[in-house]
Amino acid sequence: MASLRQLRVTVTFSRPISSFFRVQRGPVAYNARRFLSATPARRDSENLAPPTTIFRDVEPLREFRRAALLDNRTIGLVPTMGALHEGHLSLVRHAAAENTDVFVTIYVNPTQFGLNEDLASYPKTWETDLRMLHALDRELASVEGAGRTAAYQGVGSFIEMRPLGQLLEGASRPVFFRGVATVCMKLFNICQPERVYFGQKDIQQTVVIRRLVKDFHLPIDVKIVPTSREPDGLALSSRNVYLGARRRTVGIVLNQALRKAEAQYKAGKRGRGDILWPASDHADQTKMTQDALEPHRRARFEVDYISLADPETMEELDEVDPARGAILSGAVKMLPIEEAGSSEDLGVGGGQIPVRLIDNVVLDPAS
Ligand SMILES: Nc1ncnc2c1ncn2[C@@H]1O[C@H](COP(=O)(O)OP(=O)(O)OP(=O)(O)O)[C@@H](O)[C@H]1O
Ligand SMILES: CC(C)(CO)[C@@H](O)C(=O)[O-]
Ligand code: BAL
Repeated sequence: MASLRQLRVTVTFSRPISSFFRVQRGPVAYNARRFLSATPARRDSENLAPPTTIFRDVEPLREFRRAALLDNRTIGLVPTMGALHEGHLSLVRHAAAENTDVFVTIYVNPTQFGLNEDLASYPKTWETDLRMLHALDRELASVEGAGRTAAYQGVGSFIEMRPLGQLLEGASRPVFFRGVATVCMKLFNICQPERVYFGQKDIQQTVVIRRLVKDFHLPIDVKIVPTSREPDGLALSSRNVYLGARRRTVGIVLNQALRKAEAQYKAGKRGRGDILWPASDHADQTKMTQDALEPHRRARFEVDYISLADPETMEELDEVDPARGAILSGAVKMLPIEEAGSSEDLGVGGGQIPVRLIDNVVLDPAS
């Protein structure tokens, strides 16, 4: 029997953390439990809660999928790396609204991290993730016609997307999209979902997935869910727990910069320089202000890129064709805190873990 553990063993540097779970209730849950009775499964301790089944093997999942197909049920897939937040739950809610069943996969995919990236420190909050999905499942179960929840982990051979996967995020994280495309192809093959749900926050990833589905003729509808944000505009992200108060405040610089560029487009500007200069200027000014502060007060950062790109190729644009629109995106790296202030909230990791923040604004063709 092929298991995700066996698949993952083909990747030498992966860690034994694969699992796949799916939350169900009502008559469907009994079906699920009957199909999966021979597999590792866990039931929530709360008596009245819907049963939670965790899939760790591919074969029982396939069996479940086959039965769902015969039963005319539809699967919406939400791939994640765990450390769930409201942005992830928003994807699940969208999936639940459009499918009878929802699979949520949780896998911190080693092959999308470079050796100098933050795989080791990536937040892993399995128990909390389960509780969040469980709570959401109960909430959804109270809504007429709403779907349900699930999750997995695993890895193997590689898919590369050139040049798309080498631009922007791919330029800074050279193995990133190879890892993402590969693991998503695996997840798609295992789960065979009708629909897959990705967040707009990782916009280049959505472009890569759309291309993957098109180039490999996958019968899957790719849905993009808007970015969930903090009240001040900061995009929710699992890595935000590392920011702490000081870097959290300054980290909004990227969103502010992109909004300034968006305003230029909305004001009728179409040239690259005209659109991007206020964004670069804002980032530069903020950086200078921070750098000039004393070490116990400042939050230093580096701008990786601020991009104005074509919505399908992600190639940089000199001029936006209003009929086609564009993607404004950026990445900044918040550097470690040099000196703590008194009783300061430094976040998980004591302010010493660099945090990469990304964000984007889609310039709509109709604007
Ligand atoms: N703020 C958000 N709004 C909407 N979708 C989001 C948000 N954050 C993440 N997602 C989506 O959730 C899915 C899983 O993402 P992932 O588990 O990597 O979380 P993340 O918050 O993006 O973590 P990271 O810190 O790695 O960026 C992706 O499709 C991602 O785009
Ligand atoms: C899509 C994904 C789950 C693939 O590992 C990951 O890149 C993510 O969480 O965005
Ligand atoms: N949400 C993107 C996953 C990553 O940064 O690795």
